[in-house]
Amino acid sequence: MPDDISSSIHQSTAGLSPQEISFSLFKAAAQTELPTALWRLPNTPHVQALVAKETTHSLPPLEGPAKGFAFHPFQVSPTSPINFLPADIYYCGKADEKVEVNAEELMERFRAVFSKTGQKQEIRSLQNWPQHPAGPVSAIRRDAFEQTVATAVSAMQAGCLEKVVLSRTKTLPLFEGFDLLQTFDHLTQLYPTAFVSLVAIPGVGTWLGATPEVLVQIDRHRVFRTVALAGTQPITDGLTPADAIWRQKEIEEQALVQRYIISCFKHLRLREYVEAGPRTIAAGNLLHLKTEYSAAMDEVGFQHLGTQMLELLHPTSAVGGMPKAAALKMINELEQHDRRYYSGFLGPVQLGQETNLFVNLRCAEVGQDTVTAYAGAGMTADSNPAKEWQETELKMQTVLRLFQASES
Ligand SMILES: C=C(O[C@H]1C=CC=C(C(=O)O)[C@@H]1O)C(=O)O
Repeated sequence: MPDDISSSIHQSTAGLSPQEISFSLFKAAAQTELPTALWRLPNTPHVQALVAKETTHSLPPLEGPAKGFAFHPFQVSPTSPINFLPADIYYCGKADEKVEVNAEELMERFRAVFSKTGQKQEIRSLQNWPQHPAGPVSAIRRDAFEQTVATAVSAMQAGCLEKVVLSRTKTLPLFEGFDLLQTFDHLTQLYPTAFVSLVAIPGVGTWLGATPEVLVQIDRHRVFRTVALAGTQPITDGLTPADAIWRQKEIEEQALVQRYIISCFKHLRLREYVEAGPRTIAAGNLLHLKTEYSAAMDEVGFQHLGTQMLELLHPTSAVGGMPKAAALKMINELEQHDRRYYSGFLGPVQLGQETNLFVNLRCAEVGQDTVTAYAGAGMTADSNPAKEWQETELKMQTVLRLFQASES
């Protein structure tokens, strides 16, 4: 029997596929109540996994040596803290690579459990995962939501603000035989261009999602990237991104996000960024307008551009509104639920020499017996309350379609 966790893990993973290794790491962490994350980057096949001994409640600089996984709420509060999961155990999901063990002293219990979860037939049958201590947030009824939208529209028509993103939730009971890891697997298959994630943190909860929205990326060549994503229409029969026609309302809504990003660059006095778009992209059953921004950090002389932009960008007007302060005030006044980690951000920091943070959209919080989906829509002076309800319904379907058995 090997006497360190590293060799123990390598022995236990012999004969498993890369995805099975990631799943069994996640499962052993959940069973031993350690913070853990599973994710699949857009347009890649690799399911990556990370296990931490404990969570820290602040984020390190994105350009520094710290490696881990960030899970940040929409607004920080005692019940929704910032979480950074150091990469004590990390697996990049590639067949020819080993599980990296950076903390040999990781609990003995994890090693013992892992050698069992690593057995093929056992991998999927996870029974318990962390839950938010307060249980599911409350859901708003359709008439009340539409009334709230009407209130926001009147404020915008009166010129109090230009845009606000209002959200709502929907909770369903989990169906008999629900399998968390299988649901994650289905999401990776359904949405190859999304960032698909499953995060489980004791005392915080378990979140599953397939988001289309990059917040901050820094690639291995130290190129910074972000996007302005907004405007929504359903993909109806035969409609391709190239055929999409956008109304003035959506064009303006997305232009506000662009303007906000450009104002962040201006604030830093950075002029040499590259802008591409807007163009139409597909995200699951929806189309959006997207403009991409990039800057080579060393060439433009901003060594910490990722960290600086992250501080300025979150929450962008794709999830808050414009002007930012007035929109956040309106969200806090009108929304009856706590957004928790919905419309916060999440993703790997400095892993595989890259940082990839995404806005936490098209996501759901999985309790022991329930699943709660969250979605919002950008309101402007031209919004129609019934259409905004429908739009949030479609956005929630990205994840809730996998819980259909729950609806029957
Ligand atoms: C706020 C959400 O989506 C944002 C991203 C794309 C399009 C959006 C919109 O059209 O309103 C939202 O700004 C959500 O999915 O909950």
